[in-house]
Amino acid sequence: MTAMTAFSVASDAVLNSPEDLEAQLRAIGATRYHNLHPFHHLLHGGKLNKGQVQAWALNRYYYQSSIPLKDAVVISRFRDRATRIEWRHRIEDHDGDVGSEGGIERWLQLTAGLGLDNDYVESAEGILPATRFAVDAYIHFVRDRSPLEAIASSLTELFAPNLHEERISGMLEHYDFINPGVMTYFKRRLEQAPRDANFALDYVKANARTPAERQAVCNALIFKTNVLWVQLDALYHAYVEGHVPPGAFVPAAAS
Ligand SMILES: O=C(O)c1cc(C(=O)O)c2c(n1)C(=O)C(=O)c1cc(C(=O)O)[nH]c1-2
Repeated sequence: MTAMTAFSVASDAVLNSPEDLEAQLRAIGATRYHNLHPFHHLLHGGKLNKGQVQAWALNRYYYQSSIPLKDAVVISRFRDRATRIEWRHRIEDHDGDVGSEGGIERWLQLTAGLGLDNDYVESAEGILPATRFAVDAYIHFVRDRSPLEAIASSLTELFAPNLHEERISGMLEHYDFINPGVMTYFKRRLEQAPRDANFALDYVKANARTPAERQAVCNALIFKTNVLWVQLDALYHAYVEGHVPPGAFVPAAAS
């Protein structure tokens, strides 16, 4: 039995079958996904000012732009060509291709629409230290853990579409500085995320063959929910409670 860690599920969780595993993964999502975070309640409920939304979009750019790096590392963990072929469209979804736009460019449309300079956003100079630490930890996790755990750590995407729906409608309804054009990023993810999440779910159900391996899959998902949660904790501390760390983005006074 794996030793209990701060990131592990209750050791009495029954993980005897692929169905037990899926039930436990969904329970983790229902209790730990970042849709539950107070910062998201403020964001989607129209309770933030423009400067606070800018801070969120600026910091999330670092996450978005690191996803293809993470996925390149995931691919590097597999000798199996079929898995590499399946995974590589994720890099194209974000990076785009010659002549076709990807998610990173769509995210830059969001930050530009919010009045942030592209060079500043891309430089990541103004992001919170916690954003950098959390996102980099995600890349290191897929490098250092087993290939099964690397795939499992993407499973937060199972829960993303509901959140994106809520975000699109909430932000359009509440903020006059958000227009439908800049929400294109999330509209595209509504199609992309379910395909990716379903592949990853089928993969872990088929390839985690022992209770210990299923436990490792659950712990990888918990790790990832923490990667997402801690980024919002840091945003809340800096931009809702007003403790902006040295060197981090400071919204203009009037926003
Ligand atoms: O807006 C969100 O809350 C959210 C969450 C997640 C997630 O659950 O990891 C992803 C995304 N968005 C996203 O846009 C995205 O491309 C993405 C890729 C991944 C991943 O782990 O490979 N997660 C997510």
